[in-house]
Amino acid sequence: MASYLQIHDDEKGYDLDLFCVPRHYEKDLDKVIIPNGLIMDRTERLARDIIGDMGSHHIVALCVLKGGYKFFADLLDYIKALNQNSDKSVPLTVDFIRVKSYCNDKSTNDVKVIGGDELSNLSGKNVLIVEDIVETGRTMQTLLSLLSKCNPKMVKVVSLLVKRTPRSSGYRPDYIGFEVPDAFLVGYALDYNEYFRDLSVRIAILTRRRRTK
Ligand SMILES: O=P(O)(O)OC[C@H]1O[C@H](OP(=O)(O)OP(=O)(O)O)[C@H](O)[C@@H]1O
Ligand SMILES: Nc1nc2[nH]cnc2c(=O)[nH]1
Repeated sequence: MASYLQIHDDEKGYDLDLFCVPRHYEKDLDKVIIPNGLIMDRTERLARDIIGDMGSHHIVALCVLKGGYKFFADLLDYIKALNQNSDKSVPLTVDFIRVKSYCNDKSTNDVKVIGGDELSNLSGKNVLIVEDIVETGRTMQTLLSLLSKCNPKMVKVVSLLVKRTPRSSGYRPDYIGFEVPDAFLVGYALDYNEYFRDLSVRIAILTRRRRTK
């Protein structure tokens, strides 16, 4: 089973006043639960584990937009650093897919692919799907089922976050950064109705639901 860093349910987190939080979000947030440095350190190790396992063959890294873009960029930077600084290196190309199912802080149960590269390009390839968060698991299960129709050679999934929630279908990615409590998280490209993606590089718990559509 994938190892991960567990953020416990009673995690106190860090006071918002200790960080530079944009004024326009100060009243919407409760606390920072994963500071940027911890995200980066964990991401560096995920990159090493992924390259160790998927090794030597060409990897297509598939970014699940929009939420996955920040983690994708940082993970790929670490993979590129490994390629540059070790005897073994792996050719890496990138693809993008846009999948959407959340409105406010709830899954609509309707996972829609609303853009991105042709999945058929991934036929016969070693694919690494890069996702920001798995909650119910519905998004990833839908994507995996679509992808399987294109006959990729290998598919692995890395998610920065997996939520401990009774709403989970039981799906677990191959690589997990953090297991997090059942709260709605924003920042580091995770949004609430498109807001908070500009909340720089840390993950915080959203408390007040002011930002409805
Ligand atoms: O495991 P699940 O319950 O399916 O939830 C996970 C999905 O929810 C978010 O996407 P969202 O639909 O909010 O789109 P976004 O990436 O554009 O924010 C997130 O980026 C995952 O793709
Ligand atoms: N931003 C955000 N998107 C999600 N999609 C599923 N769970 C979450 C969450 O906690 N935060």
